[in-house]
Amino acid sequence: MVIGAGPTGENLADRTRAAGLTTAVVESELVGGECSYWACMPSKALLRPVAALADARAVAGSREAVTGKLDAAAVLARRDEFASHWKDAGQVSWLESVGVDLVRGQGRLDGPRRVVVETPDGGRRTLTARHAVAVCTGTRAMLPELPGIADAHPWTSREATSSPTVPGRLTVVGGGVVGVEMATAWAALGSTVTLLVRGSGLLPRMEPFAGELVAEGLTAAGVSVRTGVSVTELRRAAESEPVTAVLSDGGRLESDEILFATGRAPRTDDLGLDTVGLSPGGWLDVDDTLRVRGIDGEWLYAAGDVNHRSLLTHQGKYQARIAGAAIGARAEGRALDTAPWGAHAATADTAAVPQVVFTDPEACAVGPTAQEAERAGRRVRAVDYDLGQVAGASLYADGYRGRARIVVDLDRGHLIGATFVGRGTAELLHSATIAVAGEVPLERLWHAVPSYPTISEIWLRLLETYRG
Ligand SMILES: Cc1cc2nc3c(=O)[nH]c(=O)nc-3n(C[C@H](O)[C@H](O)[C@H](O)COP(=O)(O)OP(=O)(O)OC[C@H]3O[C@@H](n4cnc5c(N)ncnc54)[C@H](O)[C@@H]3O)c2cc1C
Ligand SMILES: NC(=O)c1ccc[n+]([C@@H]2O[C@H](COP(=O)([O-])OP(=O)(O)OC[C@H]3O[C@@H](n4cnc5c(N)ncnc54)[C@H](O)[C@@H]3O)[C@@H](O)[C@H]2O)c1
Repeated sequence: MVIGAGPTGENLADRTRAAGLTTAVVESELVGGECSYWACMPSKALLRPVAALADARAVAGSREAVTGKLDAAAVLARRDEFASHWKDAGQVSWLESVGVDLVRGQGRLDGPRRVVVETPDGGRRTLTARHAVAVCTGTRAMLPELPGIADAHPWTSREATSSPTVPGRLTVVGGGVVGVEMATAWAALGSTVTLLVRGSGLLPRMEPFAGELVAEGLTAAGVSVRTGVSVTELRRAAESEPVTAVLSDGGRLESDEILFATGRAPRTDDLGLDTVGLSPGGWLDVDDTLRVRGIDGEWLYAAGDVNHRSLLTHQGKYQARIAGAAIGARAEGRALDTAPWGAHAATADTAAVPQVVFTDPEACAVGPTAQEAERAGRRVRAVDYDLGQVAGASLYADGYRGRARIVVDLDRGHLIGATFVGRGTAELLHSATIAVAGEVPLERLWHAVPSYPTISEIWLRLLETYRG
C-alpha cells in the first residue's frame, strides 16, 4: 500500500509491482503530486523561456535578432500544457499500464498494516497490506504566523506556479530556491518584483558565491533584492485590493500579490500516525532502507519529501527505487544489502545529492559545501576557478560570468562536492555527481578529457589548479 501518488509514490508502486507484489496507491488530489502540477514542471516551464531569451541576448549577432520581451500569454499557455491543465488522466493511465491499483481519497493509517481511505463519495474503505505500507505524502508550503496573514490571501508555491495572470507588482518573501526561481520567472514575465530576504544572502545552503551571483543576475533583471529584512505584519482589505507588508525596518511595501516561499511542512498531520504510536505533524524518521524508525515489525516505510532527507523529486524517486527493492527483498525473505552504496541503502541521500536552481545564471551543486564538509570534521581543500576564463564559456556568452568549486577530500583522494554557477551549467552537474558517487580518484579523473571548446573544460582547469 502506498499513500500519496506524487513522483515518489508512483515510482515506489512501480518498483514493488516489478518485485511481484500486488500494489495499490491512495491519492487525495492529483496523481503526479506537487511536482507535476504546482512545483517542478510548471516552474521549469515558466523558467525555460527566460533562459532561452537570456542566451540569445548574450551573444553578439543573435542579440540583434531579439526585438521584444517574453510573450507572457504564450509562456503561460506552454506552462499550462506542462501542468497537463491540472488533470491527471495521463498519469492514471501510466499507473494502470504498470498494474498498480489507484484508490482515490484521503488515506490514514489505522493501526499496523491497515489504511482507511475516505473516498470522494463520502464512503470508507479499509485496506490491509500483506507486506508494507509506504507513506509518500510529501509536503505543503509553510506560512509564518503573522498578524493579518489569514486575510491577506498570500501566494504559496501553488499560486506562484499556476497563476493565470501576471501581477503588476509581486513581493517575494524568502531567499531559498522557490523564492529566487519565482522572482526570476515573474520578473521576466513583466512583474515588478521585490525579493525580501531575512538573512544576509540568497541560497544559504549553497556555496556563498552561488547566492552572490544569483543576486547579481536578479538585480540585473530589475528585481529589487533586499537582505536583512522580514515581514512583521500584512494588511489587505480584500483579495482584489493591493497587499501591504509591514517590514522589520519600519518600512511598508505595497504590491498586488505577495508570495511566501518560506519552506515546507510535512503532510503527516491527518495521517493516523497516532494509531501506530507516532506523533502527528512531524517529519518521518527513517533508516537507510527508508523504513520508519520506532515501529515494530518491518512494514512501515516513508519516502520522498515526507522523511526530510532531501526535498527533491529525483531524490524521492531514488528513495522509491531503494525502498521498493527493500520491500520486495523482505517479502521474499531475502537478506538485504544495506552496506553503503548497497542495493538496499539510500546512500546518495547523504553523500551525493545534486540540485539545479534554474535562475539566470543557473546555480547547481552536488555534495556538501566546503564549510559543511569542514563542520563534519573532514580534511578538505576547496579549489575555485572563474568559469569566464574557460574557452567554451566565453563562446557560450559574451562577458560570461560564472564560477566553479570542487571540494576535495584530502584523506580519500576524491572529490566530495562540486558547485557550478553560470549559464548552461545545469547539464554539467551530472558529471560531478558521477565523480562524487563513484568516488573517482583524482588521478583517474585526470584522464577524463573534456571536449574542447565546451564549458566542461572547467574540469581540466579545476584539476590543474588542484595539482598546481
Ligand atoms: C515551486 C517548487 C518547485 C520545485 N522544483 C523542483 C525541481 O525543479 N526539481 C526537483 O527535484 N524538485 C523540485 N521541487 C521539490 C519537489 O516538488 C518535491 O521534492 C517533490 O514533489 C516531492 O515528491 P513527493 O512524491 O515526495 O511528494 P509530493 O509531490 O508532494 O506528492 C505527495 C502526494 O501525496 C498526496 N497525499 C498527501 N497526503 C495524502 C493522504 N493522506 N492520502 C492520500 N494522498 C495524500 C498529495 O496529494 C500528493 O499528490 C520543487 C518544489 C516547489 C515547491
Ligand atoms: N530547482 C529545484 O531543485 C527546486 C526548486 C524549488 C524548490 N525546491 C525544493 O523545495 C524545497 C522548498 O523550497 P523553499 O524555497 O520553500 O524552502 P527553502 O528552505 O529552500 O527556503 C526557504 C527560505 O525562507 C526563509 N524563511 C523561512 N521563514 C521565513 C520567514 N518567516 N520570513 C522570511 N524568510 C523566511 C529561510 O531562511 C529560507 O532561506 C527546497 O528544499 C528545495 O529543495 C527545489
